[in-house]
Amino acid sequence: MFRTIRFASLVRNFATKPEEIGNLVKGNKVVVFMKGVPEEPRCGFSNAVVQILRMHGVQYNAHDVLADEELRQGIKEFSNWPTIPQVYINGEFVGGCDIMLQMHQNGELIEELKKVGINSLLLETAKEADNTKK
Ligand SMILES: N[C@@H](CCC(=O)N[C@@H](CS)C(=O)NCC(=O)O)C(=O)O
Ligand code: FES
Repeated sequence: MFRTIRFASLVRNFATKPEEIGNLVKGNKVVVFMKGVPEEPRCGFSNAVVQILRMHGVQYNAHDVLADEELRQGIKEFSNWPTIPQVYINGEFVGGCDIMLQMHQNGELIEELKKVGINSLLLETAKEADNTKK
């Protein structure tokens, strides 16, 4: 019985090491931890992030947490964020689906991408919309 409990707690604590995740998040300017792959997301929340990044024409690295249970646990501990998807820009945690959607809607995403040298495809559209306001 005792042994079973100890074993269970070991399994629960199995997570990809912070050093390894640190390398993953620095693997590209934009890095996404998601369920499924960009070509075939396996959850609506991950799909939403993929669609947003597609609209902005962003290239990114994607990691499928459903293919790696230790990464699924490790990334949550690393970012101190309990859910998937998770988006990193320039090695820094930005947020999940809700935050990305909000940043997409209020124009912040274009700005954050610009800071790291990525010109969003929606940049021109945003400028045109701004000009018509003036
Ligand atoms: N409100 C969240 C939605 C994401 C979410 O709730 N994800 C859940 C269901 S996919 C999750 O990751 N649960 C933990 C897990 O599946 O490991 C966001 O803004 O990203
Ligand atoms: S896998 Fe069910 S909500 Fe994401």
